[in-house]
Amino acid sequence: MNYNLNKYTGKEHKTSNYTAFRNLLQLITHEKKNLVVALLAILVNSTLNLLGPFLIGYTIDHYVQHKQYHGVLVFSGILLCMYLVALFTSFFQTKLMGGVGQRTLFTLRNAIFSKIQQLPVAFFNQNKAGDLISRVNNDTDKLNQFFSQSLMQFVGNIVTMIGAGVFLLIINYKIGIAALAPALLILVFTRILSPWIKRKNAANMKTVGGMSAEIQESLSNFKVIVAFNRRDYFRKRFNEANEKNYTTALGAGLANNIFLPFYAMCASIAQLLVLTGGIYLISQGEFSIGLLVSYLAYATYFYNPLRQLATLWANFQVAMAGWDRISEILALETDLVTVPAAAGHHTSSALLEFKNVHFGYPEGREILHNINLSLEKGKTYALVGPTGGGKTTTASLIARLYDPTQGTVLLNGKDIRGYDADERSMMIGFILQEPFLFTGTVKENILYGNPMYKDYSNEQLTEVIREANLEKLLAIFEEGLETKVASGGDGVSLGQKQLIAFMRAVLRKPDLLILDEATANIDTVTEQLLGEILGKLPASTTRVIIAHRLNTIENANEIFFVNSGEVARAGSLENAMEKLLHGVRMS
Ligand SMILES: Nc1ncnc2c1ncn2[C@@H]1O[C@H](COP(=O)(O)OP(=O)(O)OP(=O)(O)O)[C@@H](O)[C@H]1O
Repeated sequence: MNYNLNKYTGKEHKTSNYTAFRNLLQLITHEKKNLVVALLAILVNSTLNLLGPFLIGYTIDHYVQHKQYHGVLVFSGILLCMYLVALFTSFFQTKLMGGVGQRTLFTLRNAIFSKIQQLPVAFFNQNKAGDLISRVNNDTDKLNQFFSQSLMQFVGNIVTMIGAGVFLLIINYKIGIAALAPALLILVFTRILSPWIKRKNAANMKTVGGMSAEIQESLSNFKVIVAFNRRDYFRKRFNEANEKNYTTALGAGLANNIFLPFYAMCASIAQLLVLTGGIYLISQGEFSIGLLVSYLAYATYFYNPLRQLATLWANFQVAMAGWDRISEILALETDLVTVPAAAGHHTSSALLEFKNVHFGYPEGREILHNINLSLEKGKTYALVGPTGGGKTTTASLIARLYDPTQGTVLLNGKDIRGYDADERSMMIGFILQEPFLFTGTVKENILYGNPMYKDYSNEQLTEVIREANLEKLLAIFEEGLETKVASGGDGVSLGQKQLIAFMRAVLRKPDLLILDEATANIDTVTEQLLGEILGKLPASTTRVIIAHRLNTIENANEIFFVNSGEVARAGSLENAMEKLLHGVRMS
Protein backbone atom coordinates (compact mmCIF):
# COMPACT_ATOMS: atom_id res chain seq x y z
CA MET A 1 0.00 0.00 0.00
CA ASN A 2 1.23 3.47 -0.80
CA TYR A 3 1.33 5.65 2.29
CA ASN A 4 2.95 8.71 0.76
CA LEU A 5 0.76 11.56 2.01
CA ASN A 6 2.16 14.06 -0.43
CA LYS A 7 0.74 11.97 -3.27
CA TYR A 8 -2.70 12.93 -2.05
CA THR A 9 -2.44 16.62 -2.91
CA GLY A 10 -5.16 17.79 -5.23
CA LYS A 11 -7.71 15.32 -3.91
CA GLU A 12 -8.99 17.90 -1.44
CA HIS A 13 -10.18 20.25 -4.18
CA LYS A 14 -12.89 17.80 -5.15
CA THR A 15 -14.72 18.31 -1.85
CA SER A 16 -17.46 20.94 -2.11
CA ASN A 17 -17.57 23.74 0.47
CA TYR A 18 -20.86 22.39 1.75
CA THR A 19 -19.56 18.85 2.23
CA ALA A 20 -16.36 20.13 3.81
CA PHE A 21 -18.38 22.36 6.17
CA ARG A 22 -20.54 19.39 7.15
CA ASN A 23 -17.41 17.31 7.73
CA LEU A 24 -15.96 20.06 9.90
CA LEU A 25 -19.17 20.32 11.91
CA GLN A 26 -19.14 16.58 12.51
CA LEU A 27 -15.97 17.12 14.49
CA ILE A 28 -17.91 19.08 17.08
CA THR A 29 -21.27 17.30 17.14
CA HIS A 30 -20.55 16.06 20.66
CA GLU A 31 -20.42 19.74 21.74
CA LYS A 32 -24.10 20.19 20.85
CA LYS A 33 -25.04 21.81 24.19
CA ASN A 34 -22.27 24.38 24.07
CA LEU A 35 -23.01 25.08 20.43
CA VAL A 36 -26.71 25.73 21.09
CA VAL A 37 -25.91 28.07 24.00
CA ALA A 38 -23.25 29.90 21.96
CA LEU A 39 -25.70 30.15 19.06
CA LEU A 40 -28.36 31.67 21.32
CA ALA A 41 -25.83 34.12 22.70
CA ILE A 42 -24.78 35.20 19.21
CA LEU A 43 -28.44 35.53 18.13
CA VAL A 44 -29.22 37.77 21.09
CA ASN A 45 -26.08 39.76 20.35
CA SER A 46 -26.97 40.26 16.68
CA THR A 47 -30.60 41.13 17.43
CA LEU A 48 -29.59 43.75 19.99
CA ASN A 49 -27.10 45.27 17.59
CA LEU A 50 -29.70 45.28 14.83
CA LEU A 51 -32.24 47.12 16.97
CA GLY A 52 -29.72 49.93 17.58
CA PRO A 53 -30.05 51.87 14.28
CA PHE A 54 -33.83 51.55 14.33
CA LEU A 55 -34.02 53.05 17.84
CA ILE A 56 -31.55 55.78 16.91
CA GLY A 57 -33.61 56.73 13.82
CA TYR A 58 -36.78 56.63 15.92
CA THR A 59 -35.18 58.86 18.60
CA ILE A 60 -34.07 61.40 15.97
CA ASP A 61 -37.49 61.59 14.31
CA HIS A 62 -39.57 61.57 17.53
CA TYR A 63 -37.41 63.29 20.12
CA VAL A 64 -34.36 65.10 18.67
CA GLN A 65 -36.32 66.87 15.96
CA HIS A 66 -38.96 67.92 18.53
CA LYS A 67 -36.31 68.85 21.10
CA GLN A 68 -37.73 66.42 23.69
CA TYR A 69 -34.47 65.72 25.47
CA HIS A 70 -36.06 63.58 28.20
CA GLY A 71 -36.96 61.01 25.51
CA VAL A 72 -33.45 61.25 24.09
CA LEU A 73 -32.03 60.44 27.55
CA VAL A 74 -34.43 57.48 28.02
CA PHE A 75 -33.55 56.00 24.65
CA SER A 76 -29.83 56.62 25.26
CA GLY A 77 -30.20 54.61 28.49
CA ILE A 78 -32.03 51.81 26.67
CA LEU A 79 -29.35 51.73 23.98
CA LEU A 80 -26.58 51.62 26.62
CA CYS A 81 -28.24 48.67 28.37
CA MET A 82 -28.67 46.90 25.04
CA TYR A 83 -25.01 47.39 24.15
CA LEU A 84 -23.91 46.12 27.59
CA VAL A 85 -25.99 42.95 27.21
CA ALA A 86 -24.59 42.56 23.68
CA LEU A 87 -21.07 42.88 25.11
CA PHE A 88 -21.78 40.19 27.71
CA THR A 89 -23.27 37.76 25.16
CA SER A 90 -20.30 38.31 22.90
CA PHE A 91 -17.86 37.57 25.74
CA PHE A 92 -19.87 34.52 26.79
CA GLN A 93 -19.95 32.96 23.34
CA THR A 94 -16.23 33.68 22.83
CA LYS A 95 -15.49 31.80 26.07
CA LEU A 96 -17.72 28.87 25.12
CA MET A 97 -16.36 28.53 21.60
CA GLY A 98 -12.78 28.92 22.85
CA GLY A 99 -13.42 25.78 24.92
CA VAL A 100 -14.98 23.98 21.95
CA GLY A 101 -11.95 24.86 19.79
CA GLN A 102 -9.41 23.72 22.38
CA ARG A 103 -11.25 20.47 23.05
CA THR A 104 -11.45 19.79 19.31
CA LEU A 105 -7.74 20.48 19.03
CA PHE A 106 -7.06 18.12 21.94
CA THR A 107 -9.21 15.33 20.47
CA LEU A 108 -7.86 15.76 16.96
CA ARG A 109 -4.23 15.72 18.07
CA ASN A 110 -4.86 12.56 20.06
CA ALA A 111 -6.71 10.98 17.13
CA ILE A 112 -3.93 11.75 14.64
CA PHE A 113 -1.21 10.70 17.04
CA SER A 114 -2.84 7.38 17.81
CA LYS A 115 -3.56 6.83 14.11
CA ILE A 116 0.12 7.44 13.36
CA GLN A 117 1.01 4.94 16.09
CA GLN A 118 -1.16 2.30 14.39
CA LEU A 119 0.36 2.74 10.96
CA PRO A 120 2.98 0.32 9.69
CA VAL A 121 6.68 0.90 9.11
CA ALA A 122 5.98 1.51 5.39
CA PHE A 123 4.13 4.71 6.35
CA PHE A 124 7.18 6.07 8.17
CA ASN A 125 9.45 5.07 5.28
CA GLN A 126 7.38 7.18 2.93
CA ASN A 127 6.75 10.29 4.99
CA LYS A 128 9.05 12.79 6.61
CA ALA A 129 8.75 13.19 10.36
CA GLY A 130 8.80 16.99 10.10
CA ASP A 131 5.80 17.03 7.79
CA LEU A 132 3.89 14.73 10.15
CA ILE A 133 4.77 16.94 13.12
CA SER A 134 3.49 19.94 11.21
CA ARG A 135 0.20 18.15 10.53
CA VAL A 136 -0.24 17.22 14.20
CA ASN A 137 0.74 20.66 15.50
CA ASN A 138 -0.02 23.36 12.93
CA ASP A 139 -2.85 22.01 10.83
CA THR A 140 -4.93 21.02 13.84
CA ASP A 141 -4.46 24.52 15.22
CA LYS A 142 -6.02 25.97 12.06
CA LEU A 143 -9.18 24.05 12.93
CA ASN A 144 -9.02 25.25 16.51
CA GLN A 145 -8.83 28.84 15.27
CA PHE A 146 -11.78 28.26 13.00
CA PHE A 147 -13.95 26.78 15.74
CA SER A 148 -12.91 29.12 18.53
CA GLN A 149 -12.81 32.39 16.61
CA SER A 150 -14.59 32.13 13.31
CA LEU A 151 -17.56 29.78 13.46
CA MET A 152 -19.87 31.82 15.70
CA GLN A 153 -18.75 35.11 14.18
CA PHE A 154 -19.73 33.50 10.92
CA VAL A 155 -23.21 32.75 12.21
CA GLY A 156 -23.50 36.13 13.97
CA ASN A 157 -22.49 38.02 10.86
CA ILE A 158 -24.93 36.11 8.70
CA VAL A 159 -27.76 36.84 11.16
CA THR A 160 -26.80 40.52 11.31
CA MET A 161 -26.59 40.70 7.53
CA ILE A 162 -29.96 39.05 7.00
CA GLY A 163 -31.52 41.26 9.68
CA ALA A 164 -30.01 44.42 8.19
CA GLY A 165 -31.10 43.31 4.68
CA VAL A 166 -34.67 42.77 5.89
CA PHE A 167 -34.74 46.21 7.57
CA LEU A 168 -33.35 47.80 4.39
CA LEU A 169 -36.06 46.20 2.24
CA ILE A 170 -38.91 46.88 4.69
CA ILE A 171 -38.13 50.56 5.25
CA ASN A 172 -37.98 51.32 1.54
CA TYR A 173 -37.70 48.48 -0.90
CA LYS A 174 -36.40 50.62 -3.82
CA ILE A 175 -33.39 52.00 -1.92
CA GLY A 176 -33.14 48.61 -0.24
CA ILE A 177 -32.62 46.84 -3.57
CA ALA A 178 -30.10 49.50 -4.66
CA ALA A 179 -28.24 49.08 -1.37
CA LEU A 180 -28.13 45.30 -1.66
CA ALA A 181 -27.28 45.07 -5.38
CA PRO A 182 -23.48 45.41 -4.96
CA ALA A 183 -23.60 42.37 -2.63
CA LEU A 184 -24.46 40.19 -5.63
CA LEU A 185 -21.13 41.10 -7.17
CA ILE A 186 -19.45 40.00 -3.94
CA LEU A 187 -21.27 36.68 -4.03
CA VAL A 188 -20.11 35.91 -7.55
CA PHE A 189 -16.56 37.05 -6.76
CA THR A 190 -16.42 34.85 -3.63
CA ARG A 191 -17.70 31.81 -5.45
CA ILE A 192 -15.14 32.15 -8.19
CA LEU A 193 -12.21 32.74 -5.86
CA SER A 194 -12.87 30.23 -3.04
CA PRO A 195 -11.20 27.17 -4.64
CA TRP A 196 -8.18 29.28 -5.50
CA ILE A 197 -7.90 30.53 -1.88
CA LYS A 198 -8.10 26.99 -0.55
CA ARG A 199 -5.43 25.85 -3.00
CA LYS A 200 -3.14 28.69 -1.96
CA ASN A 201 -3.57 27.78 1.71
CA ALA A 202 -3.03 24.07 1.07
CA ALA A 203 0.18 24.91 -0.80
CA ASN A 204 1.29 27.06 2.10
CA MET A 205 0.65 24.30 4.65
CA LYS A 206 2.58 21.89 2.49
CA THR A 207 5.60 24.16 2.50
CA VAL A 208 5.30 24.59 6.30
CA GLY A 209 5.44 20.77 6.46
CA GLY A 210 8.43 20.78 4.11
CA MET A 211 10.23 23.32 6.26
CA SER A 212 9.56 21.26 9.43
CA ALA A 213 10.93 18.21 7.61
CA GLU A 214 14.14 20.10 6.81
CA ILE A 215 14.52 21.25 10.42
CA GLN A 216 13.87 17.74 11.71
CA GLU A 217 16.33 16.17 9.29
CA SER A 218 19.16 18.57 10.04
CA LEU A 219 18.59 18.46 13.81
CA SER A 220 18.56 14.68 13.94
CA ASN A 221 21.69 14.45 11.78
CA PHE A 222 23.61 17.35 13.25
CA LYS A 223 26.66 15.20 14.11
CA VAL A 224 27.08 14.14 10.49
CA ILE A 225 26.54 17.71 9.37
CA VAL A 226 29.23 19.00 11.73
CA ALA A 227 31.62 16.14 10.96
CA PHE A 228 31.34 16.65 7.21
CA ASN A 229 31.16 20.40 7.56
CA ARG A 230 27.89 20.37 5.61
CA ARG A 231 26.37 23.28 7.47
CA ASP A 232 26.30 25.39 4.30
CA TYR A 233 24.56 22.64 2.38
CA PHE A 234 21.83 22.29 4.99
CA ARG A 235 21.62 26.06 5.38
CA LYS A 236 21.05 26.23 1.63
CA ARG A 237 18.42 23.50 1.75
CA PHE A 238 16.65 25.19 4.64
CA ASN A 239 16.88 28.50 2.86
CA GLU A 240 15.22 26.96 -0.18
CA ALA A 241 12.45 25.43 1.94
CA ASN A 242 12.04 28.73 3.77
CA GLU A 243 11.90 30.59 0.47
CA LYS A 244 9.22 28.25 -0.85
CA ASN A 245 7.28 28.82 2.34
CA TYR A 246 7.77 32.57 2.02
CA THR A 247 6.44 32.53 -1.55
CA THR A 248 3.44 30.34 -0.72
CA ALA A 249 2.75 32.36 2.44
CA LEU A 250 2.70 35.55 0.35
CA GLY A 251 0.31 33.84 -2.06
CA ALA A 252 -1.92 32.59 0.77
CA GLY A 253 -1.81 36.01 2.49
CA LEU A 254 -2.84 37.72 -0.73
CA ALA A 255 -5.58 35.14 -1.35
CA ASN A 256 -6.88 35.48 2.20
CA ASN A 257 -7.08 39.26 1.98
CA ILE A 258 -8.04 39.74 -1.64
CA PHE A 259 -11.72 40.11 -0.78
CA LEU A 260 -11.22 43.00 1.59
CA PRO A 261 -10.65 45.94 -0.83
CA PHE A 262 -13.36 44.63 -3.15
CA TYR A 263 -15.82 44.34 -0.27
CA ALA A 264 -14.92 47.82 0.95
CA MET A 265 -15.58 49.22 -2.53
CA CYS A 266 -18.98 47.49 -2.77
CA ALA A 267 -19.88 48.81 0.71
CA SER A 268 -18.96 52.37 -0.34
CA ILE A 269 -21.01 52.09 -3.52
CA ALA A 270 -23.98 50.89 -1.44
CA GLN A 271 -23.60 53.84 0.98
CA LEU A 272 -23.49 56.23 -1.96
CA LEU A 273 -26.64 54.75 -3.49
CA VAL A 274 -28.47 54.92 -0.14
CA LEU A 275 -27.38 58.53 0.43
CA THR A 276 -28.38 59.68 -3.07
CA GLY A 277 -31.68 57.82 -3.02
CA GLY A 278 -32.41 58.89 0.57
CA ILE A 279 -31.75 62.60 -0.05
CA TYR A 280 -33.88 62.43 -3.19
CA LEU A 281 -36.78 60.85 -1.26
CA ILE A 282 -36.42 63.39 1.58
CA SER A 283 -36.68 66.19 -1.02
CA GLN A 284 -39.88 64.51 -2.24
CA GLY A 285 -41.20 64.32 1.36
CA GLU A 286 -41.27 60.50 1.28
CA PHE A 287 -38.49 59.92 3.78
CA SER A 288 -37.31 61.35 7.11
CA ILE A 289 -33.81 62.27 8.34
CA GLY A 290 -34.13 59.70 11.15
CA LEU A 291 -34.93 56.97 8.62
CA LEU A 292 -31.98 57.98 6.46
CA VAL A 293 -29.66 57.75 9.49
CA SER A 294 -31.11 54.29 10.29
CA TYR A 295 -30.76 53.34 6.66
CA LEU A 296 -27.13 54.35 6.42
CA ALA A 297 -26.44 52.42 9.63
CA TYR A 298 -28.23 49.32 8.28
CA ALA A 299 -26.25 49.53 5.05
CA THR A 300 -23.12 49.56 7.23
CA TYR A 301 -24.59 46.69 9.28
CA PHE A 302 -25.06 44.77 6.09
CA TYR A 303 -21.68 45.40 4.51
CA ASN A 304 -19.46 45.30 7.61
CA PRO A 305 -20.38 41.69 8.46
CA LEU A 306 -20.07 40.91 4.77
CA ARG A 307 -16.55 42.28 4.87
CA GLN A 308 -15.81 40.27 8.01
CA LEU A 309 -17.29 37.25 6.29
CA ALA A 310 -14.57 37.66 3.69
CA THR A 311 -11.92 37.13 6.38
CA LEU A 312 -13.97 34.37 7.99
CA TRP A 313 -14.45 32.71 4.62
CA ALA A 314 -10.70 32.76 4.15
CA ASN A 315 -10.32 31.23 7.65
CA PHE A 316 -12.80 28.56 6.60
CA GLN A 317 -10.74 27.81 3.50
CA VAL A 318 -7.61 27.60 5.69
CA ALA A 319 -9.41 25.26 8.12
CA MET A 320 -10.61 23.11 5.22
CA ALA A 321 -7.12 22.89 3.76
CA GLY A 322 -5.89 21.87 7.24
CA TRP A 323 -8.70 19.37 7.62
CA ASP A 324 -7.87 17.84 4.24
CA ARG A 325 -4.28 17.29 5.38
CA ILE A 326 -5.42 15.87 8.71
CA SER A 327 -8.07 13.61 7.20
CA GLU A 328 -5.50 12.20 4.79
CA ILE A 329 -3.81 10.70 7.84
CA LEU A 330 -7.03 9.74 9.61
CA ALA A 331 -8.27 7.96 6.49
CA LEU A 332 -5.21 5.74 6.30
CA GLU A 333 -5.57 2.21 7.52
CA THR A 334 -2.75 -0.11 8.31
CA ASP A 335 -2.46 -2.91 5.80
CA LEU A 336 -0.90 -5.04 8.54
CA VAL A 337 -4.27 -6.02 9.94
CA THR A 338 -4.86 -9.16 11.96
CA VAL A 339 -6.74 -11.56 9.71
CA PRO A 340 -8.53 -14.72 10.79
CA ALA A 341 -6.32 -17.79 10.47
CA ALA A 342 -6.60 -19.23 6.96
CA ALA A 343 -8.18 -22.62 6.38
CA GLY A 344 -4.79 -24.04 5.48
CA HIS A 345 -3.54 -23.78 9.05
CA HIS A 346 -1.44 -26.83 9.86
CA THR A 347 0.68 -28.10 12.71
CA SER A 348 4.33 -27.87 11.95
CA SER A 349 7.57 -28.61 13.69
CA ALA A 350 8.93 -25.37 12.21
CA LEU A 351 8.57 -22.21 14.23
CA LEU A 352 8.54 -20.01 11.18
CA GLU A 353 8.14 -20.69 7.48
CA PHE A 354 8.20 -18.67 4.27
CA LYS A 355 5.93 -20.12 1.60
CA ASN A 356 6.55 -18.71 -1.88
CA VAL A 357 7.24 -15.28 -0.46
CA HIS A 358 7.80 -12.32 -2.77
CA PHE A 359 8.46 -8.83 -1.53
CA GLY A 360 9.26 -5.37 -2.87
CA TYR A 361 9.06 -1.95 -1.23
CA PRO A 362 6.32 0.33 -2.60
CA GLU A 363 7.32 1.73 -5.97
CA GLY A 364 10.54 -0.25 -5.86
CA ARG A 365 11.82 -3.37 -7.59
CA GLU A 366 11.16 -6.81 -6.10
CA ILE A 367 13.74 -7.53 -3.39
CA LEU A 368 12.79 -11.16 -2.59
CA HIS A 369 11.62 -13.64 -5.25
CA ASN A 370 9.66 -16.73 -4.35
CA ILE A 371 11.39 -17.54 -1.06
CA ASN A 372 10.74 -20.80 0.76
CA LEU A 373 12.46 -21.37 4.06
CA SER A 374 11.81 -22.97 7.37
CA LEU A 375 13.19 -22.13 10.81
CA GLU A 376 13.06 -24.96 13.35
CA LYS A 377 12.45 -24.43 17.05
CA GLY A 378 15.58 -24.05 19.15
CA LYS A 379 17.99 -23.71 16.23
CA THR A 380 20.30 -20.87 15.29
CA TYR A 381 20.20 -19.49 11.77
CA ALA A 382 22.52 -17.00 10.16
CA LEU A 383 21.67 -14.69 7.30
CA VAL A 384 24.74 -13.56 5.43
CA GLY A 385 25.16 -11.77 2.15
CA PRO A 386 26.47 -8.62 0.56
CA THR A 387 25.41 -5.15 1.64
CA GLY A 388 21.95 -4.40 0.30
CA GLY A 389 21.42 -8.11 -0.45
CA GLY A 390 18.10 -8.26 1.44
CA LYS A 391 18.98 -9.62 4.91
CA THR A 392 17.21 -6.90 6.91
CA THR A 393 14.26 -7.12 4.53
CA THR A 394 14.01 -10.89 5.16
CA ALA A 395 14.22 -10.31 8.93
CA SER A 396 11.57 -7.57 8.68
CA LEU A 397 9.21 -10.03 7.00
CA ILE A 398 9.92 -12.59 9.73
CA ALA A 399 8.92 -9.99 12.34
CA ARG A 400 6.00 -8.81 10.18
CA LEU A 401 7.18 -5.27 9.85
CA TYR A 402 5.91 -5.74 6.32
CA ASP A 403 3.63 -8.28 4.66
CA PRO A 404 4.83 -10.18 1.59
CA THR A 405 3.51 -8.89 -1.72
CA GLN A 406 2.82 -12.57 -2.52
CA GLY A 407 3.05 -15.76 -0.52
CA THR A 408 2.65 -16.45 3.19
CA VAL A 409 4.72 -16.35 6.34
CA LEU A 410 3.67 -18.95 8.91
CA LEU A 411 4.42 -18.71 12.61
CA ASN A 412 3.88 -21.97 14.49
CA GLY A 413 2.06 -23.27 11.42
CA LYS A 414 -0.41 -20.39 11.42
CA ASP A 415 -0.45 -17.41 9.06
CA ILE A 416 1.57 -14.74 10.88
CA ARG A 417 -1.20 -12.26 10.03
CA GLY A 418 -3.47 -14.22 12.35
CA TYR A 419 -1.56 -13.05 15.44
CA ASP A 420 -2.33 -9.67 16.91
CA ALA A 421 0.54 -7.23 17.37
CA ASP A 422 0.89 -7.92 21.12
CA GLU A 423 1.07 -11.68 20.69
CA ARG A 424 3.47 -11.40 17.80
CA SER A 425 5.82 -8.95 19.45
CA MET A 426 6.00 -11.13 22.57
CA MET A 427 6.86 -14.14 20.40
CA ILE A 428 9.40 -12.39 18.19
CA GLY A 429 12.20 -10.22 19.55
CA PHE A 430 13.95 -8.00 16.99
CA ILE A 431 17.19 -6.23 17.79
CA LEU A 432 17.41 -3.64 15.06
CA GLN A 433 20.52 -2.53 13.23
CA GLU A 434 20.06 0.94 14.69
CA PRO A 435 18.62 0.44 18.17
CA PHE A 436 16.59 3.37 19.39
CA LEU A 437 16.51 4.31 23.05
CA PHE A 438 14.05 6.57 24.80
CA THR A 439 14.80 9.31 27.29
CA GLY A 440 14.87 7.74 30.75
CA THR A 441 16.97 5.13 32.48
CA VAL A 442 18.48 1.83 31.41
CA LYS A 443 15.75 0.14 33.43
CA GLU A 444 12.96 1.95 31.58
CA ASN A 445 14.59 1.14 28.28
CA ILE A 446 15.05 -2.57 28.91
CA LEU A 447 11.49 -2.87 30.20
CA TYR A 448 10.10 -0.98 27.20
CA GLY A 449 7.01 -2.80 25.90
CA ASN A 450 7.44 -5.63 28.38
CA PRO A 451 4.39 -6.08 30.60
CA MET A 452 5.96 -9.00 32.53
CA TYR A 453 8.20 -6.96 34.84
CA LYS A 454 6.41 -3.65 34.64
CA ASP A 455 5.92 -3.31 38.41
CA TYR A 456 9.15 -5.00 39.52
CA SER A 457 11.42 -3.23 42.00
CA ASN A 458 15.10 -2.82 41.13
CA GLU A 459 15.95 -5.78 43.39
CA GLN A 460 13.40 -8.07 41.73
CA LEU A 461 14.51 -6.97 38.31
CA THR A 462 18.19 -7.51 39.17
CA GLU A 463 17.25 -11.07 40.10
CA VAL A 464 15.46 -11.57 36.76
CA ILE A 465 18.50 -10.14 34.97
CA ARG A 466 20.77 -12.54 36.86
CA GLU A 467 18.56 -15.49 35.92
CA ALA A 468 18.73 -14.41 32.26
CA ASN A 469 22.55 -14.31 32.56
CA LEU A 470 22.52 -10.61 31.75
CA GLU A 471 24.15 -9.31 34.95
CA LYS A 472 27.59 -8.94 33.37
CA LEU A 473 26.09 -6.76 30.66
CA LEU A 474 24.29 -4.61 33.18
CA ALA A 475 27.54 -4.19 35.10
CA ILE A 476 28.96 -2.34 32.08
CA PHE A 477 26.68 0.58 32.97
CA GLU A 478 28.13 2.69 35.78
CA GLU A 479 24.88 3.26 37.61
CA GLY A 480 23.32 -0.06 36.61
CA LEU A 481 19.57 0.07 36.08
CA GLU A 482 19.46 3.74 37.04
CA THR A 483 21.96 4.88 34.38
CA LYS A 484 20.45 7.83 32.57
CA VAL A 485 19.83 7.66 28.83
CA ALA A 486 19.14 10.82 26.85
CA SER A 487 16.73 11.10 23.94
CA GLY A 488 17.71 8.87 21.02
CA GLY A 489 20.35 7.26 23.22
CA ASP A 490 22.82 10.15 23.31
CA GLY A 491 25.08 9.89 26.33
CA VAL A 492 25.67 6.16 25.84
CA SER A 493 27.93 4.63 23.22
CA LEU A 494 26.60 2.83 20.15
CA GLY A 495 27.82 -0.47 21.59
CA GLN A 496 26.08 0.28 24.90
CA LYS A 497 22.91 1.07 22.98
CA GLN A 498 23.14 -2.34 21.34
CA LEU A 499 23.61 -3.96 24.76
CA ILE A 500 20.48 -2.26 26.09
CA ALA A 501 18.56 -3.37 23.00
CA PHE A 502 19.93 -6.89 23.51
CA MET A 503 18.82 -7.01 27.17
CA ARG A 504 15.44 -5.55 26.17
CA ALA A 505 14.89 -8.33 23.62
CA VAL A 506 16.21 -11.20 25.77
CA LEU A 507 14.09 -10.23 28.79
CA ARG A 508 10.94 -10.59 26.69
CA LYS A 509 11.82 -14.30 26.42
CA PRO A 510 10.78 -14.49 22.77
CA ASP A 511 10.36 -17.76 20.89
CA LEU A 512 12.29 -16.22 18.03
CA LEU A 513 15.09 -13.72 18.52
CA ILE A 514 16.41 -11.78 15.52
CA LEU A 515 19.73 -9.99 15.84
CA ASP A 516 20.37 -7.67 12.91
CA GLU A 517 24.03 -6.70 13.09
CA ALA A 518 23.35 -6.47 16.81
CA THR A 519 26.96 -6.90 17.81
CA ALA A 520 28.57 -4.81 15.09
CA ASN A 521 29.75 -2.17 17.58
CA ILE A 522 30.63 -4.43 20.48
CA ASP A 523 34.16 -5.40 21.50
CA THR A 524 35.23 -9.02 21.01
CA VAL A 525 35.15 -9.93 24.71
CA THR A 526 31.64 -8.59 25.21
CA GLU A 527 30.61 -10.20 21.95
CA GLN A 528 31.72 -13.57 23.31
CA LEU A 529 29.70 -12.83 26.40
CA LEU A 530 26.64 -12.17 24.23
CA GLY A 531 27.34 -15.48 22.46
CA GLU A 532 27.30 -17.24 25.83
CA ILE A 533 24.05 -15.53 26.82
CA LEU A 534 22.49 -16.57 23.52
CA GLY A 535 23.70 -20.10 24.17
CA LYS A 536 21.95 -20.13 27.54
CA LEU A 537 18.57 -18.99 26.19
CA PRO A 538 15.80 -21.56 26.70
CA ALA A 539 16.37 -24.61 24.48
CA SER A 540 13.25 -23.84 22.43
CA THR A 541 14.39 -20.33 21.44
CA THR A 542 15.12 -19.93 17.75
CA ARG A 543 17.78 -17.39 16.84
CA VAL A 544 18.24 -15.57 13.55
CA ILE A 545 21.55 -13.75 13.36
CA ILE A 546 22.46 -11.30 10.64
CA ALA A 547 26.16 -10.57 10.66
CA HIS A 548 28.89 -9.33 8.40
CA ARG A 549 31.61 -10.59 10.79
CA LEU A 550 31.36 -14.26 9.98
CA ASN A 551 33.07 -15.38 13.22
CA THR A 552 29.86 -14.41 15.03
CA ILE A 553 27.90 -17.10 13.22
CA GLU A 554 30.29 -20.03 13.62
CA ASN A 555 27.83 -21.84 15.83
CA ALA A 556 24.82 -21.42 13.57
CA ASN A 557 22.98 -24.63 12.70
CA GLU A 558 22.22 -23.32 9.26
CA ILE A 559 23.50 -20.44 7.14
CA PHE A 560 21.37 -18.72 4.51
CA PHE A 561 22.97 -16.65 1.81
CA VAL A 562 20.76 -13.69 0.90
CA ASN A 563 21.36 -11.97 -2.40
CA SER A 564 19.80 -11.19 -5.78
CA GLY A 565 16.31 -11.87 -4.48
CA GLU A 566 17.20 -15.33 -3.22
CA VAL A 567 17.62 -16.81 0.24
CA ALA A 568 19.66 -19.93 -0.39
CA ARG A 569 21.12 -22.53 1.96
CA ALA A 570 24.84 -21.85 2.01
CA GLY A 571 25.87 -25.09 3.71
CA SER A 572 29.13 -24.47 5.53
CA LEU A 573 30.66 -21.22 6.69
CA GLU A 574 33.38 -21.67 4.02
CA ASN A 575 30.73 -21.93 1.32
CA ALA A 576 29.09 -18.76 2.57
CA MET A 577 32.46 -17.03 2.52
CA GLU A 578 33.07 -18.27 -1.03
CA LYS A 579 29.67 -16.96 -2.18
CA LEU A 580 30.34 -13.65 -0.49
CA LEU A 581 33.71 -13.28 -2.20
CA HIS A 582 32.72 -14.43 -5.66
CA GLY A 583 28.95 -14.22 -5.86
CA VAL A 584 27.04 -11.84 -8.11
CA ARG A 585 25.98 -8.83 -6.14
CA MET A 586 22.54 -7.41 -6.26
CA SER A 587 23.49 -3.86 -5.32
N1 LIG B 1 12.57 1.22 3.32
C1 LIG B 1 13.02 0.89 2.11
N2 LIG B 1 12.41 1.39 1.02
C2 LIG B 1 12.84 1.07 -0.22
N3 LIG B 1 13.87 0.24 -0.46
C3 LIG B 1 14.51 -0.29 0.59
C4 LIG B 1 14.12 0.00 1.94
N4 LIG B 1 14.95 -0.66 2.77
C5 LIG B 1 15.80 -1.35 2.00
N5 LIG B 1 15.54 -1.12 0.71
C6 LIG B 1 16.23 -1.74 -0.45
O1 LIG B 1 16.13 -3.13 -0.32
C7 LIG B 1 17.34 -3.76 -0.66
C8 LIG B 1 17.74 -4.72 0.46
O2 LIG B 1 18.02 -3.95 1.61
P1 LIG B 1 18.31 -4.64 3.01
O3 LIG B 1 18.37 -3.56 4.03
O4 LIG B 1 17.38 -5.73 3.24
O5 LIG B 1 19.76 -5.22 2.75
P2 LIG B 1 20.77 -5.87 3.79
O6 LIG B 1 21.23 -7.14 3.17
O7 LIG B 1 20.19 -5.95 5.14
O8 LIG B 1 21.93 -4.80 3.75
P3 LIG B 1 22.99 -4.40 4.92
O9 LIG B 1 23.95 -5.51 5.00
O10 LIG B 1 23.61 -3.17 4.35
O11 LIG B 1 22.22 -4.17 6.16
C9 LIG B 1 18.34 -2.67 -0.92
O12 LIG B 1 18.50 -2.53 -2.31
C10 LIG B 1 17.72 -1.42 -0.37
O13 LIG B 1 18.02 -0.32 -1.19
